[in-house]
Amino acid sequence: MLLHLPEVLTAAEVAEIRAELEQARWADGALSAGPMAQKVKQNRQLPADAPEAKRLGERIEAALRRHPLFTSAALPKLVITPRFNAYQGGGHYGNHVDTAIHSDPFRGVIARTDVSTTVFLNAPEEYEGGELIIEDTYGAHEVKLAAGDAILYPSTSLHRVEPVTEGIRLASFLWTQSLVKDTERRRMLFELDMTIIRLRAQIGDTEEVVGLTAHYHNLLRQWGDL
Ligand SMILES: O=C(O)CCC(=O)C(=O)O
Ligand SMILES: [Fe+2]
Repeated sequence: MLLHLPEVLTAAEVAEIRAELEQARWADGALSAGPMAQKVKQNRQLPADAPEAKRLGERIEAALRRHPLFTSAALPKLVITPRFNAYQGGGHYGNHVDTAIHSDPFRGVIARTDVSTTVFLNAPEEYEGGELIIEDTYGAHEVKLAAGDAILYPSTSLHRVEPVTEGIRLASFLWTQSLVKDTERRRMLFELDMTIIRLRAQIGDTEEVVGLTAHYHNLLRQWGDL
């Protein structure tokens, strides 16, 4: 399931984060990739353990956790501190699948990557190319969102970032270990949750709505691992 999260960050938050990113020390993105991804990766990243990466990453995480769709769709158990990347001058990231296990240098933990997220930090009009292409069983999906918006997709998906031929593409990207590892189960829980919310708005807390809500929580109890 691909999910667009609108307005994760306000325009003011985007501007503040970008101002800090302009002062930050960037490094070659290939340094943080595995041997296979290294061959197809050409971008810059903030070193994952840089102090500014921690401060800014925590802001991104807090904004996502405030977003009702993120919590419902990702069912986060652990969010690895968000990271930052920049592509320009033909920079790109070829087809790859994210490493299954990642460490969080700030929290001293390792986590399984179940859900991948990109938060766009500048407007699509500011650069040419740079589409995030995510493949699933329905084909390839092209994603290029407004500044402050995010896309969430299963970490099991093959994906790439097309070359940025003009301007600069700035983003934050992150991985979440979910309470529900299985993508299909997570999708079903999300759809059930959204249906219950809409039904409640239409008809209120009827006995049937309460029954469906109980069903949601009982499924989460069955499928969730802590
Ligand atoms: O820049 C992006 O949108 C995605 C980055 C990515 O796929 C990665 O770093 O693994
Ligand atoms: Fe990736």
